[in-house]
Formats: sequence, C-alpha cells, structure tokens
Amino acid sequence: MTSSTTTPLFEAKAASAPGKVLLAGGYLVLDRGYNGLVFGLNARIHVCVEPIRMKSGVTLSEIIVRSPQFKSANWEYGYRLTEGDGGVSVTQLQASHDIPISRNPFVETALSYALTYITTHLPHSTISPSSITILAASPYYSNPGKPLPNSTSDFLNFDVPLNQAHKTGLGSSAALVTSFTAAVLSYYLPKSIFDLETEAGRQILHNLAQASHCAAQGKVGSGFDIASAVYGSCLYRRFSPALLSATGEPASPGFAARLKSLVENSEKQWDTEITKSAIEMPQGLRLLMCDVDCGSQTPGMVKQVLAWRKENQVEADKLWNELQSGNEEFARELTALAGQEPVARDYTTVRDVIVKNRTLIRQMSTASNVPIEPPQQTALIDAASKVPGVIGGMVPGAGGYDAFVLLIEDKVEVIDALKKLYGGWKVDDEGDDGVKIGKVGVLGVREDMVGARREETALYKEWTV
Ligand SMILES: Nc1ncnc2c1ncn2[C@@H]1O[C@H](COP(=O)(O)OP(=O)(O)O)[C@@H](O)[C@H]1O
Ligand SMILES: C[C@@](O)(CCOP(=O)(O)OP(=O)(O)O)CC(=O)O
Repeated sequence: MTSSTTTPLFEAKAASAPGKVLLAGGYLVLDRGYNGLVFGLNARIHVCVEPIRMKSGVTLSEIIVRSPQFKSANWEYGYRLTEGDGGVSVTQLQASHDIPISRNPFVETALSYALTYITTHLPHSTISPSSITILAASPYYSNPGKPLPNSTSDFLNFDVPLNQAHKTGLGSSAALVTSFTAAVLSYYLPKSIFDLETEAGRQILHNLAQASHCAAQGKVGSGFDIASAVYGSCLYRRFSPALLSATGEPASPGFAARLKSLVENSEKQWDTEITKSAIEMPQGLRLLMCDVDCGSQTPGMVKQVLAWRKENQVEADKLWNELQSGNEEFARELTALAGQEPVARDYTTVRDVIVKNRTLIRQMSTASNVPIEPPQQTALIDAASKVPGVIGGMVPGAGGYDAFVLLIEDKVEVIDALKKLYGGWKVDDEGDDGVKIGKVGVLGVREDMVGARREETALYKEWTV
C-alpha cells in the first residue's frame, strides 16, 4: 500500500527570547511612578514550530508541544473555535492511557491566546496541526545536564521531569511565553500581519505576551520580565494594571475582539515606557550572575513589602524616591562610562552609587522585615567587591537568599578569582534568621542587549521529531 502525505501549508519557524535580571528598581517598578533597570541575559529559551505531516485524508485538530530536555514533558492539545467570538479554546488531551495528564499553564495559556489572536486575522480552518519544541539554555536550571550522544547542540538533556527542575531565577516563564508566542505567530501569520523584525511586530508580541503571561500566572506583576524578553535590556516603566482587566477569560463571549483590540492598541493605549537608549553596558564590563544553593524560599515578599509601604507611606515614599534617584544615577553612570575608553575610566562614582543604593535597599529590608538583602548576601557581595576587577554587586529583583549579580571587568582572571573566593564559601552555621546557605555558583551568564529574535530552525534538528 502506498501512503501519500499532504503537503504542509506552513514552513517551520523558530524564535528565541532572553532571560532577565532586574538590576535596579525591584518593588519600585510595580508602581508606575518609578522605573526598573532590566538587563536581558544571554541564556535564551527557544521555540520551534513545525508542520505535522499527516496522511492525506486525515484531519486532526491537534497541536503537540514537547520540552524534550525533560522527562515526559509532552502536552497535546485539541483546539476549537468557541461560540460568540470567544476565541480559540484549547483542551489538553491524554497522550496515553497510562500517563496522567500534567498541565503546563504557561504553554496552554500562551497557545490559546496566540491562536485566538491569529483567528482574528485568519479563518480558524487555516490553523493546521503543528508540532512545537521548547529548548532552554542550561543556566535556567541548576540540575546537571548532559549533551545528547554525538551531538553538536548546546542544549542539554536534564533527564528529570520538569517539576524536578531547580530554577535559578532567570525568568523561564517569561522567556518561554515570549518565544512561544513569537514562534506561533510567525508560523501561522503572514509577514504582512506579524513580523518580529519590525517595531509593530514587537509591539504585538509584547502586548500579547504580557496578557497571556499575566493570565497564566494568575496575577499582574510589573511585566519587566516580558518587556526585556521582547525588547532586551531597557529602562522600564510598567503599564497600568487596569489595561488587562477588561479582556476577560478565553472562551467568554467577545474575548477574541477584546484581545485583538488590546494587542493592537486600538482602544486603550498601552502606557508602558521602554527606553533602550537609557541603558548600556560599557565595553570591557559585564554582568555575572551568581546562584546560591539555599533551601529557603521566601514567598510573599512582595505582599509584605507593599503592605509595609501602605502602612508607612511617608517613610516609604522618601525611601522610594531616594532609591529612584540612586537608580537613575546608576543608569546615567553606566551610559557615561560606555562613552569612555576603558583606560580612561574612573569607576569610583559608579562604585559609590552601587554602595549607596545597597544601603537604601537594606533600609527597605529592615523596615519591612523582609530579607531583600539578607546578611548572607551582604557578606557575599562585600567579599566580591574587594576582588580586583569587581565594580560592585547587588541582589536583583525581589532579592532574597538565592541569587545575586556582580558588575565586573570582563576578564577571565576576575571570574577565576571569584570562583576561587566562592569555591570555599560554605556557611554551615545558620544566620540569626535561621537560614543556612550552601554552595555559591558562578553562572556562565551575562547581559544580552537583544530581545526576542527569529532563529534558524536547523539549530534544533537533533531535538525535533
Ligand atoms: N523548558 C521549559 N519547558 C516547558 N515549560 C517550561 C520550561 N521552563 C519553564 N517552564 C514553565 O514555566 C514555569 C516556571 O515559571 P515560574 O515559576 O514563573 O518561574 P520563573 O521565575 O523561572 O519564570 C514552569 O512550571 C513551566 O510551566
Ligand atoms: C519585586 C518585583 O518588583 C521584581 C521581582 O523580580 P524577580 O527577578 O525576583 O522576579 P521573579 O523571577 O518573577 O521572581 C516584582 C515585579 O516587578 O513584578
């Protein structure tokens, strides 16, 4: 018997998006009155969308998503257009009878939002089945990974289920939702409607990814992580949270039209401010991400800081304003240094600004009783700051025990000295707060100024089916 296959309508497409580090403006950036200074990182999540070749005559509305670096990380979805312009609803299908369904809310929501947006431009019948592969750079997880046998691919096999992946806090869900949305839109929509390489395309991607990331998270954060995943390093002012509240739930009547209008900025105007020119990394300097092995999670830090601010508005406003000025000064210093030859530079001012900002953050920490820069991190950053070639360091984002970031001269000897310093760093005694930190790792991750971008699909041939 001969079996013929139908010719796929679409050509494989891929995109990637960077991770993030909020160098300055943690907590402040939740409020539109303040900014965040965010750097994209050279650890990217990639997504590749390909046609599923089917035997002719078989029609199947199914999209298969795989994250092949992890065990059993497959999600199969059926999709259908809902009544009353409710957009595309996706339903997870059981891959096999003996494997229970495990949901991936970020994938599921990004898929339903992207397909809904696509059907506002194309008839639903043009959404043909596809196979989607997710591949993440290894620094997103602290699990040891192995290359595929005889492989030239940089992606590693972690050989554990996704729920056993230990995240290093580089913003996996934002990089995933952004690259996933970019790849799906690029695959199904003609370039005249969505082109990732244009300003209009990036705006569509930003707005759609913010909406689906918030929906998947079940909360509206500041969105700095999606902004940097789309635009790369930038000075960020958030959108008004009310913008998203009127969109409603997928499948509710009129959802598709509301999503289109939100994404295309046609009724309500997005008031996000993204200024790429306000931040630069001077040539010869780099960021170095460090990861602390620590059992302690500190959920509810954001709630607690905001509650303290509300109760102590006058004191908090003073601190917030001082920090905002300090952060602005830090951004200005970095861009000024970027305009100078490395040999002509004097790092004294930028060092002082970092030290001053850290003092303010510790004030925020003490006043709100939240371990934003706990003493364990103070010791780690202070010790690094004495290493020749280290300009300074800080706790990024919400802070806590698990990560910090250093600004250093981009020289192997500086990284070697830091590895030596932290190699022997093990605090076996608990601090006064009862928290014991373990191994300190220097992640091979630095800033990346570029946001979401198109990728060649050949990069993934060893991982796609
Ligand atoms: N490589 C991956 N493949 C598939 N889904 C992923 C991957 N990495 C992260 N995710 C999704 O993102 C979620 C983690 O998001 P979150 O807890 O917000 O962490 P982060 O701070 O890294 O964004 C995972 O539970 C999973 O749903
Ligand atoms: C407190 C914040 O301003 C910054 C948090 O930054 P992190 O980088 O710590 O974030 P997660 O990876 O989402 O945990 C909250 C926000 O801006 O949403």
